[in-house]
Amino acid sequence: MDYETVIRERFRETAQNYEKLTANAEQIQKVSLEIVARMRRGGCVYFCGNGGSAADAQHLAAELQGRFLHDRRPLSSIALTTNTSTLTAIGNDYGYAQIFDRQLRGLGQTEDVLVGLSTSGNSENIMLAMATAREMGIYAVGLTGSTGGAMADACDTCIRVPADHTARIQEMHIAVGHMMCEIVEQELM
Ligand SMILES: O=C(CO)[C@@H](O)[C@H](O)[C@H](O)[C@H](O)COP(=O)(O)O
Ligand SMILES: [Zn+2]
Repeated sequence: MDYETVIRERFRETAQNYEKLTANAEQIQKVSLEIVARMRRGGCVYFCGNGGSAADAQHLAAELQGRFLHDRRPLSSIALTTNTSTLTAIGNDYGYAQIFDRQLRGLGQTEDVLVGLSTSGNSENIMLAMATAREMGIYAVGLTGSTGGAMADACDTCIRVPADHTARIQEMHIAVGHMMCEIVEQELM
């Protein structure tokens, strides 16, 4: 099999998807500025996701807590995917669906932001955390794929990236997340 053809096709698909993503520019700016406003009031940004999106959640929290492009003060951000003792205890005792929700209930404050990454938009643990965020006055941001799944109507803002395959959606989530980090860093330097 000639994989070069496949690779070229993937790049072509990716380029087309990114062209369409420009339609989300206003929404990405809106979410970034909401994060800035909440961080100025002492808010923290929580990230959560499953599988590859758990890695993305950790990646984005690290950009804020550490640095993105510039040296500046650390920004308050936590990935809810990292403490294996917490995750296994909650998962074992209460069920996998509650692993993010319960952490948010314990940690969350009104000025915070929750960013849930789900390519299907249907992961139960993300959906539960989204509902809890809204209940607690935490700004709920969903990052999902073109259909949006159940998450489309369950967030304060749902960013639906214009891709249909899990891998392509995840790649675009990181691109959107990086743009958000760039704006947040620029505003809060
Ligand atoms: O990274 C990948 C596939 O690219 C997988 O690990 C993927 O993240 C997992 O199947 C997740 O459980 C999918 O969950 P979700 O994105 O639908 O919420
Ligand atoms: Zn992946």
